Amino acid sequence: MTVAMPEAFLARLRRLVPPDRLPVVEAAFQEPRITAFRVNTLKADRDAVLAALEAEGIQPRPVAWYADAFQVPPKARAALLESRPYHARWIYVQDLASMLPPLVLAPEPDARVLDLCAAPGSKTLQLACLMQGRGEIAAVEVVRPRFYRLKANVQAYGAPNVRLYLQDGTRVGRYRPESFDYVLVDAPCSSEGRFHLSDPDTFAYWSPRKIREMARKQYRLLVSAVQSLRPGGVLVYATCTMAPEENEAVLDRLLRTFDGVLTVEPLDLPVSNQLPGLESWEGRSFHPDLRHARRILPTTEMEGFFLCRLRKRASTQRARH
Ligand SMILES: C[S@@+](CC[C@H](N)C(=O)[O-])C[C@H]1O[C@@H](n2cnc3c(N)ncnc32)[C@H](O)[C@@H]1O
Repeated sequence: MTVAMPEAFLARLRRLVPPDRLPVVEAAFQEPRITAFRVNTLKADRDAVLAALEAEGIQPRPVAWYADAFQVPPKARAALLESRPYHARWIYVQDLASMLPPLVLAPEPDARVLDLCAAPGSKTLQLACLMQGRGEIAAVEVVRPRFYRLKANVQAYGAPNVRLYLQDGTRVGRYRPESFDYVLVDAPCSSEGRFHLSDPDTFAYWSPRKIREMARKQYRLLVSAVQSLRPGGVLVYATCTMAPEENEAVLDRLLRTFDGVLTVEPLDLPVSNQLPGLESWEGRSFHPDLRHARRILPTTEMEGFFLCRLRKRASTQRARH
């Protein structure tokens, strides 16, 4: 028996996705997804990984926009997860859309980076690779069992530049004001971009109330993120949901709170399944610069995501928020 997705969600989806894109999105909720992975360049190089996989009969397809990323079809997933490179932690299985936020943050190797919602560590570890194990990544997670999973991953994948904090991210801005060059907020969300009919748990807890609850959390995390960022620094906000209340609406509120402090930077993403940030939703208009944000539509190749890159233009040290 197939459990149907909530009708209220489907009705919103039809208002959020242009009719010509809807069939691709609906297919993404039903058909098996392609498996993507990254080479863990802290432990192995691309050629060694590809040779080892090939020896086991696995021939991954390169991803045009990311030299360290590859894909295998659904039928090769089990073999990939049994392979020697997987067990040796030479590769990290990660959805393609989830690889975009660290690429958009683009820290230099010696930067000070804050990953405010870090477990289980996919993006922390990707950032560690992008920074060649240099600089400093402060990885914060508040849920204890998830923190220990993050810790185990950071140890297993060998990221030497990561410091772990079991802490509420909403408080970091107060304790470490203006201390980071880059901040990633990969926020807890209603996860609509990950819904799949084969796994009813993905949508079992969806409700408009949950969306409102998430939006409140996301706003508090973002305020903390802005406070912890040095003037001139970059903040990337990401969610894996399509709900405007958790995306443009949260950022619109943030831009009004920090009026004149934050600017939204244009994004040039290498994927075709993207739309600009919304100008309005349910009668509410958003800051016009939020059109520079990007909505990644779910496809069979990747999950749905939302991304926005902001720059802090002035200090927030004396302001009270
Ligand atoms: C979308 S997940 C992050 C995924 C992670 N960035 C990755 O790529 O593997 C959001 C995470 O934020 C954590 N979280 C929720 N509220 C938080 C808070 N107040 N402070 C820090 N982390 C929080 C959740 O427990 C969850 O692990």
